[in-house]
Amino acid sequence: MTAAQNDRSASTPSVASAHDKILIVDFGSQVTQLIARRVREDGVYCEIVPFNKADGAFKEMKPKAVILSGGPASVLDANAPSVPLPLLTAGVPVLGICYGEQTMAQQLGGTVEGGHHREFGRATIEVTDDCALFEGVWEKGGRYEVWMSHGDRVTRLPDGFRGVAKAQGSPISVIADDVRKFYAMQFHPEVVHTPDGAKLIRNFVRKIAGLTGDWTMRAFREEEIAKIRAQVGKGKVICGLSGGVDSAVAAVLIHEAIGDQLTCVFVDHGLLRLDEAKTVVDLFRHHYNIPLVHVDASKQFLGELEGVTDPETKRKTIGRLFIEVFEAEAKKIGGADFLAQGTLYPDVIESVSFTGGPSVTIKSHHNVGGLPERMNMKLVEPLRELFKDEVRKLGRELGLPEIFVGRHPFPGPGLAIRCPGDITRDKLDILRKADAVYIDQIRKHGLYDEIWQAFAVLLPVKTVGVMGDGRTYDYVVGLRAVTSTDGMTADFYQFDMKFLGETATRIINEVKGVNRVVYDVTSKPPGTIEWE
Ligand SMILES: Nc1ncnc2c1ncn2[C@@H]1O[C@H](COP(=O)(O)OP(=O)(O)OP(=O)(O)O)[C@@H](O)[C@H]1O
Ligand SMILES: O=c1[nH]c(=O)c2[nH+]cn([C@@H]3O[C@H](COP(=O)(O)O)[C@@H](O)[C@H]3O)c2[nH]1
Ligand SMILES: NC(=O)CC[C@H](N)C(=O)O
Ligand SMILES: [Mg+2]
Repeated sequence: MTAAQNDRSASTPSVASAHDKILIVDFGSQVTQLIARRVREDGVYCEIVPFNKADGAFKEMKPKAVILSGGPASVLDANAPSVPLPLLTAGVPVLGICYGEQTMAQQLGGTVEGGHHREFGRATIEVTDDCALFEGVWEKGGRYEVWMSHGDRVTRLPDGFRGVAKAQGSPISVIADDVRKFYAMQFHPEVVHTPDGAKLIRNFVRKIAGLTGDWTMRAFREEEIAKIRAQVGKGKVICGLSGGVDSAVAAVLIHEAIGDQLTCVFVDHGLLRLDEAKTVVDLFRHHYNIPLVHVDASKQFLGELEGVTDPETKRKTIGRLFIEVFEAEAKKIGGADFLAQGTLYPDVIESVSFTGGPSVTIKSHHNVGGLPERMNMKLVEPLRELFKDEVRKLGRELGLPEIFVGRHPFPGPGLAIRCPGDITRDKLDILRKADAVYIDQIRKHGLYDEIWQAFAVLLPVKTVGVMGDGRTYDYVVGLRAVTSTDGMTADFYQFDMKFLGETATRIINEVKGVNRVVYDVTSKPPGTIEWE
C-alpha cells in the first residue's frame, strides 16, 4: 500500500455493524471531525467520507441520516464540490452546515450569493419561527450566540423550505423543510463556541432522524475485534508499542482478537525521555503476557538525523526509519504481514490534505503522513476513527491500568521535535534532564492529571547569564503545558507564578548547560502543542 492511500475518511464503511449510522459528508472544513464527535457523544455511530466518495459510501453504509460539513470552497466557483444527488432523493433526513447549507440550498433550487457580508467568529442569531431543530433549546423570538465562518449566504429559499432564523450577515440563516426532514444552518453547531450547538445536533440525530444511540465503547470493542480477525486471518502482526496510551490500547485490543499471532516492538530511537525505555518495557512486561521486543535503534536514528533541521524532514526521516526497523523485526520473527499502530483520528486529519475539498497539511505525524510511499506490511489501525478521550474510555473498558490510560501523550518523533534546529546527543541530554525536573515538579504539586500534556523544549539559542559571580552563555529551556480534550484545540495551562519560579530555579540549578527558562503562553490555534 502507499501512504497516499491513508485518506482522511476513517475507514471503509463497517457494513458488518448493525448499528444506526450517520454519514458525514466532508467538504474539507477544519472542524468536520467535531461533527463526528458530537454525534458519537449522542451514542450514534458515524463515519466521515470525502464528498467525492460519498455516493459509494452511502450505498454501502445505508445511513439513517446524512450531515453535510462546511468547507473552504464557494458554491459560486466553477467545479464547486456538491452533494451526490442520490443522498438528497433517498428519503433520509439531511443536516447541512455552512458550506453544506449553501450547496444544499443551491442544488435544490435556491440562490446563494457571495462577497458582501462576511461573518467570522461570534455572532448572534434570532429565531424567527418554531422548528423541530430548536425544540427544547431555542424559542421563537429568542436571540442566541453562535459561531460563524463564512463569506457566502443563502438569499433565496429552495422550494419546500422556510427560513426559521436570521443573523446580521445571513438573513436566511437556518432553513427547514419539515416534509423531507432537510435542515441547514449557516453557523457551526459542532464547535464549542456555539454553546447550544451540541443540543441542536442531538435534536437532529435523535428526534428528527430518530436514531437510538446504541453505539457504546463495549460495542466498538466487540466490532473491532471481529474486524481485526477478519482482516488478519492467520497472519502475523507486529505492533509498534511506545508506552503511550494509544499503542497500549491497540496492543491489548489486538491481543484479545488474535492472541499469540501478535508481537509488540518497542523502538528506542534515542529520542526518548529520561529512563523511558526501561520504564515502559518493565511496566508492559509486568502487566501483560504479550511478547515484546525491545530494539535499540538509537545509532541509526541519530545518525540519519544528524544535521537535519527542517521539521517536516525530521518527521519524514523518523517515519521511514520506524518502518525500516519494523520490517527488520518482522523478518526476525519469520515474517509478518501486518503492522499495527495506535493511530488516532487527529493524527490522520492533521497529516493529510485530501484532493477535492482541500484541508491543508499542518504537520506529518510520523505514523501517517510520515510513512514511506512503499511498505511491505499492511496497516492494522483499530483506533483510526477515535479521539484520544474515546481511546481512554476504551482502555478502561479493556481494563488497562490508569498508569497507561492516564499518561500524557508523547509524540512518536519524541525529543527530535522538542529540539528545534539540529539534534545532538548533548542537546538531547540537557533536554532530558530539564524535562525530568519539570515533570517531577508537576507531579509533586499534584498537577499531572489536571494537565493534558506537559514537556520541556530546548531552544536553539544561547543567552548570557551570571551564576556564582561568573558569566554563563547557555541554552534556554521552554516549558509547555496545555489543557485539551482531544488535542485538536488546546489552552496553555495557568500555573501560578510561584510554581514557575520554583521550577525555573530547579532546572537552572540541576541541569548544566541551561541558564534561562521561559513559559509558553500560546493556545492551539494559533500555536500547535509541539513546537515542530
Ligand atoms: N518508540 C516507539 N516504538 C514503537 N512504536 C512507536 C513508538 N513511538 C510511536 N510508535 C507508534 O506510533 C504510534 C503513534 O504514536 P503516538 O505517540 O501518537 O501514540 P502512542 O504513543 O501510542 O500514544 P500517546 O499519544 O499517548 O503517546 C503509536 O501508537 C505506535 O504504534
Ligand atoms: O505520534 C505522534 N507522532 C507525531 O508525529 C506527532 N506530532 C504531534 N503529535 C502529538 O499530537 C498531539 C497534537 O500535536 P500538535 O498540536 O503539535 O499537532 C500532541 O499530543 C502531540 O504530542 C504526534 N504524535
Ligand atoms: N465554513 C464554511 O463552510 C464556509 C463556506 C464558504 N466557503 C463561505 O465562505 O461561505
Ligand atoms: Mg506516543
